[in-house]
Amino acid sequence: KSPAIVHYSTRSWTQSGTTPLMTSRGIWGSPAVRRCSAPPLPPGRITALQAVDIWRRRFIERGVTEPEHSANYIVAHLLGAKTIESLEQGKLTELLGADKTKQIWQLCTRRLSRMPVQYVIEEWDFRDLTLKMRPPVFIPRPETEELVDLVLADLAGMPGTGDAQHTCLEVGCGSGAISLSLLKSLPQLKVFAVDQSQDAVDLTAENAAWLGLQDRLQVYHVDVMTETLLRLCSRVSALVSNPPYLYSEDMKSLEPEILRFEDHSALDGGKDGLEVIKQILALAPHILSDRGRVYLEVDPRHPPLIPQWVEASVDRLHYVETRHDIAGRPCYCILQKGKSNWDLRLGLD
Ligand SMILES: C[S@@+](CC[C@H](N)C(=O)[O-])C[C@H]1O[C@@H](n2cnc3c(N)ncnc32)[C@H](O)[C@@H]1O
Repeated sequence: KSPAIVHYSTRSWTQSGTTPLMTSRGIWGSPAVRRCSAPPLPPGRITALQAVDIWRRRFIERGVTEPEHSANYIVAHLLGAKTIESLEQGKLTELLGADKTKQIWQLCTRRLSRMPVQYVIEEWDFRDLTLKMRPPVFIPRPETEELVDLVLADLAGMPGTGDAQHTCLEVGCGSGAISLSLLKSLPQLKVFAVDQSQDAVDLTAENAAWLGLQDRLQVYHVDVMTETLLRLCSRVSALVSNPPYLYSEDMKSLEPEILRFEDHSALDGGKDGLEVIKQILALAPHILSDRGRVYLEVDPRHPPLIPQWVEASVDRLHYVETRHDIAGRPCYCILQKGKSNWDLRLGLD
């Protein structure tokens, strides 16, 4: 479910170039995809298991990460399943038709070009949702499922969740993973989602319609670095974001899957990784209702820096706590709109 290709990684891969694969003819016909040398189509008929084996070996030869997972996911997808393990043995050992074999060769050739498997099969699971995926829109990572869990736990505990409507704002919705998960779990919730990328806005809208969640979602093409957001929404109970938070210098050492196929502006948070985060926090008191909260996914180096910056730079917002992910990394920050520092000093209610 979570191959290494979906993790930010600063491991140093031999980078075979950072030329984006998008061309005017689309990603599939791009020279880099066509250049990849696929094994020849087998002369006779083969089984799904043989196809997996041929491609697993080719991926290993070419240094493609997660060779076994990659071949398994692609073949399972083309046989109508999520995983190889969920397919009956008979399906795996019967001979494939020529069309099916050709499809396996086409999709595995894309993976050979280092295209992430999520883009190859054009879908991915996030929590209990299956989302459509399309380059260059950011592929949701497993750690963001934990961000959703903590927002849900808080919202469920807020007075009024059962009968009254809460409103949530997501900055940087990407494929819609966070917003759509919240909408699916909280039937009374309404969500505003914004993104600076038109591709992301389109994909979020498409995923919302595909999941039947479009009625409680408004998606806007907005750059949070402008003040436009302030005209769109106010008094939201929760502002949630998995913003671009990588330090610019770490971008260089990302895996080819990420560098070549995902939108760099979804990842690069500037020199200290805080460029977009600071803007979200500066706008938060103008957007949140009283006691409304901000939930952020951040780099583990950020939690000590954020409270200091907020204390010095943002009025009516205070740092509540840092939460850790399942691996024990401090990855999530929670802040809350409250009294101004002057009110607190004067002891005003
Ligand atoms: C790390 S991705 C997260 C996507 C999605 N929320 C998820 O978790 O899968 C960050 C998203 O923020 C968007 N973004 C980056 N800068 C932005 C800005 N200035 N204003 C609005 N959205 C921005 C990117 O386009 C990208 O879709």
